[in-house]
Amino acid sequence: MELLTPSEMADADRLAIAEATTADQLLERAGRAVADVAARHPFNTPILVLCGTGLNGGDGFVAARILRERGYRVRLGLLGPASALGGEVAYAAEKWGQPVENALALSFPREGIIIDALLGAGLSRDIGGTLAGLVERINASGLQVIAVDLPSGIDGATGQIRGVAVKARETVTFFRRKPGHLLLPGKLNCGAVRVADIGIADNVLATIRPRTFVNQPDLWQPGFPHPEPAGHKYARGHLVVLSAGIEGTGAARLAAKAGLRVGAGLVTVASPSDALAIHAASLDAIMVRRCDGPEGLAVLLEDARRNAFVVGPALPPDEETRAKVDLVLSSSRAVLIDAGALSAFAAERIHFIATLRAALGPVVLTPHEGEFARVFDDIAGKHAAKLDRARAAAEATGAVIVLKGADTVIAAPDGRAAINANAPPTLATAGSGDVLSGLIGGLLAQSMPAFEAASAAVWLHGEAANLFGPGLTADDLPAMLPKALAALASLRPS
Ligand SMILES: NC(=O)C1=CN([C@@H]2O[C@H](COP(=O)(O)OP(=O)(O)OC[C@H]3O[C@@H](n4cnc5c(N)ncnc54)[C@H](O)[C@@H]3O)[C@@H](O)[C@H]2O)[C@@H](O)CC1
Ligand SMILES: [K+]
Repeated sequence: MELLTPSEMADADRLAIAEATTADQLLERAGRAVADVAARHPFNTPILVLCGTGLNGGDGFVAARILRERGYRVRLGLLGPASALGGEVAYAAEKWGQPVENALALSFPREGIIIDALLGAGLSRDIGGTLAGLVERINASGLQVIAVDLPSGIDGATGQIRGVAVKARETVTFFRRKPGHLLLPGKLNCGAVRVADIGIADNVLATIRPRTFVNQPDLWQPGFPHPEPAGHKYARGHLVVLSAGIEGTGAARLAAKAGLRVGAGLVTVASPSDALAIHAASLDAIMVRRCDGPEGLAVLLEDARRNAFVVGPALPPDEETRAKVDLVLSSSRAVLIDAGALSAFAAERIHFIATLRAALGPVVLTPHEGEFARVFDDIAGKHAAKLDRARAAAEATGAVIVLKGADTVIAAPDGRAAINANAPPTLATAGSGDVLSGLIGGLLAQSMPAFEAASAAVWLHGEAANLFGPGLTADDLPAMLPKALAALASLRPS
């Protein structure tokens, strides 16, 4: 499902108005959708509608009128003079036809709900001054807030708080969600987000060509390597996970198990000599091979059937790890680089980016924000917004970037980006990133394209955690994958 930035949404509105509808009709339908959500509250609930002077406020005027017609006790406060209203907003204000209070001077009711129609997609600078005071009063009122389009103060393109922002219980947006509904901290201010149909036809998207998506199966399910009736294990790739030495072997096993569960035909843990015995004693379906230093890795790379590599979980951020990364990137294999293999390049950033750019095979990097800042400090300094950071790093490296967090962003070098929305907080647990690395590696081994493989893996990771529920540890995730895969298969179009 596409996400539209506020400016793309304005294009959608314009295209819809050019084709089959009028600005008045869009405003009317948007306001009605807000009224419908407010009307789920009991009949005698007092409703305070706070309107700005833009179209967001226009939605508020329409909602106020409709709710009053339905018998609710509605008061309306306007931020600014009525003389500032123009076009369809002035028309909506005229149709409201009831008293308009000064939003900055009114008394708040003790109970009821507030409809926040102060600022939406038109937010263009930080909120300050008297408006900031009003937002703080709304948040301190204890009243439930329904936000129109976006909670006022949340940037729809980035999810950032511009100065201050309303904290809503529910948000009603139109046609498509915006990135700011999914990215932190915006997501937390939105509460439950409802998307209302206001009569904009999907075909406007062919003109807008959105580049940002919710990470849901519709984005990558067509290319997902569901097992084929005539398939065999040799057609499903061979994933190799590089292990650390004796003191850090669990990460490689977690990744390897996830890679096998997600369907890689064969999985090998490549282990330094000192850890061979422990791996051999703990693994059955997964193979174990000796791999000491870059020389050992070079031997493994001689077999072209080993087509995907996971490098990084539990590896020390040192010169030997850098050498392994260089070797595997020059081998035209699909490569997943995580953890220690990212941090290893903190002091060799220019070399790292050049090597990534020269890589012949698909590459996915899975930094969390700390690793990202270590390796891409220039980019991190330039871009405050997560979506921009991930996209800039993907463009600079030619790799797919999975910028992890509660709102993981997956960005491709061609500008596509997906924002993940299904990750429960229980995923913030030791080893969970190793499982994700293995999932991505397992899908890369099956030749799924890198952006789709990374997005699918992030979704499956979240789904597995959701299916497990509370008390999750990373050890539980591989065992939950069959259920997550079944859930995915059930969503497959027949
Ligand atoms: N035809 C359309 O384009 C539709 C628009 N809709 C609504 O229209 C909204 C967008 O309307 P607008 O583009 O008029 O924008 P807004 O109504 O969000 O705000 C515009 C005004 O806010 C001012 N402003 C921006 N940042 C500010 C700040 N920090 N402090 C104080 N003032 C600030 C701007 O100068 C401008 O005057 C959407 O969020 C949605 O609610 C819906 O009615 C659907 C149809
Ligand atoms: K709003």
